[in-house]
Amino acid sequence: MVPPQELHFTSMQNLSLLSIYLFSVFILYSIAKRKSFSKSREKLIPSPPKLPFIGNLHQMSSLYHQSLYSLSLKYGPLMLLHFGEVPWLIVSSSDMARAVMRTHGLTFASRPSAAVSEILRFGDIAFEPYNEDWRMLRKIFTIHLMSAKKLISYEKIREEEVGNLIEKIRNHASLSSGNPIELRKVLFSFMIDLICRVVSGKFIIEKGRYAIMREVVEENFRLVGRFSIGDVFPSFSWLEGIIGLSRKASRNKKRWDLFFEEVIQAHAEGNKGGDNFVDILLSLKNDSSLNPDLSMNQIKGLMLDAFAAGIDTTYVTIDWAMCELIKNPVIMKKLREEVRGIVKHGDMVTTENLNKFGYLKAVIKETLRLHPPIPLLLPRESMEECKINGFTVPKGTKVLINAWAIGREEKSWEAPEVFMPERFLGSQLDYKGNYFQFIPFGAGRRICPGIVFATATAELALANMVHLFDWELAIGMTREEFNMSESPGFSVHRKDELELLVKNVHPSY
Ligand code: HEM
Repeated sequence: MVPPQELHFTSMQNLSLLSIYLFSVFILYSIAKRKSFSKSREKLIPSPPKLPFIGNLHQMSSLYHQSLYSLSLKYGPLMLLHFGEVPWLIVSSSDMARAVMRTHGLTFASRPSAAVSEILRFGDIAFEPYNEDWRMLRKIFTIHLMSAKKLISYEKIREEEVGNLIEKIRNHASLSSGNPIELRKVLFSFMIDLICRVVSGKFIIEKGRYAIMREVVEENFRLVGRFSIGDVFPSFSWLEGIIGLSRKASRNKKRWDLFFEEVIQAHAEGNKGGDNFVDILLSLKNDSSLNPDLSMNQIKGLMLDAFAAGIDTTYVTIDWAMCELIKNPVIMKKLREEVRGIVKHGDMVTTENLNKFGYLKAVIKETLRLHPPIPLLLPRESMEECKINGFTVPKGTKVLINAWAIGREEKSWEAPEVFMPERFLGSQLDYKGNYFQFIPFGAGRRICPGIVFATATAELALANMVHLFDWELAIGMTREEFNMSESPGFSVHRKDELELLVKNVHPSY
């Protein structure tokens, strides 16, 4: 029999040997990974020092875009970081963003696959790799669902829904004057109603279901905004089902699926031929000119694109704009004067008025510069090896573009941290993907196809809110205390709910 002391010694020896073995495997693995980024004697992409196994994860706070911004100030606009075992290229300047999204636009037009988004997605556009299916879906979205003609047909719906939003605020002011309104909730239901009408042509959300819908939309963003075990440690992806986010993702997908099934069923049974997403998509399902065919899963995916990509991003933009206006009363006053100078006080601002409001457009642009709702855009993946700024970037590299950092780039923006809509007045600068210092909607082939819809919605809602009411901070709160901190997630919200007092409702309202 082996004496206990010896047994202990033997297991200690085994343990040390095992540790040495694992450490050597890790070092060899890291060298092999690193080598794929550095063919002999080529310059290496700057990289903050990393720890074994976790890579650079310890340098990340829950607000990834802010941590990446701080690192980029030290390591430069093109960095290589390791989230666990996986290398990511981080782009943090307008020049590097142009190189990735324009000069090598095709190379970086694909999306990487991720454990959570693979579960959550139907056949949608946003997370589809660059392939035939993506081309077909994107074409359907831009030609059939968001064409110039369609966008005009949505104007009336938008005006009616902004009318409902204003009515809700007015009701609150008359019934609970003195109590602050929870603006975020009201804005969220406004966007749900609007998107529901565009997608389905009618209201499909009963009153009690807003909270559920908000939960489902926000859970989607929470989940895609976090790394799951299989994404950071592919060699441990077998643990995904046990400690990963897969179960939560499957649960949320089921909730989406039930909702989409219900809506599609109602359309399939009712009158067809309407001017809404579902009727249009159902009619395209039998269109022989489409190649490949449009599947039911892809119809659900296109619905998800509108719900998941359209609701959260747009209402968060209006929310941030209101926060900045409350914090900056001079800007609020200037905006109100612009709107009231053109639209009679008490009348609703209409879509037709919007083109006359230069300052309003500047306020929305400045909001999107400082608070891009998706600060790291959607991830990209290179489809072939290429050179960026003299560095070799291998095929299959995952890329994050920090639009939040780029909106604060010193060389492009004077006093970047200051909310100053005036910087956009008389300037050609816009968010349509041609000015890489300002890319809240991305750029290139994967640029957001909902830009016009989103900005027209944010402009119309904000113009009416500022025109028809006066807004004040809840009692006991000062402007200095008004917290602009962000909460973590794929789309970035203000940490605190926005609670404001509604004042001076116009008598005709
Ligand atoms: C203020 C509101 C919005 C913001 C800030 C925003 C931002 C973005 C961003 C950053 C991307 C990724 C772009 C890239 O990879 O370069 C994107 C993609 C996308 N957005 Fe938006 N978006 C907004 C509203 C909307 C709306 C209203 C819709 C539709 C109703 C929409 C539909 C989509 C779709 C389908 C994609 C995927 C495009 C692709 O991968 O080809 N978005 N959006």
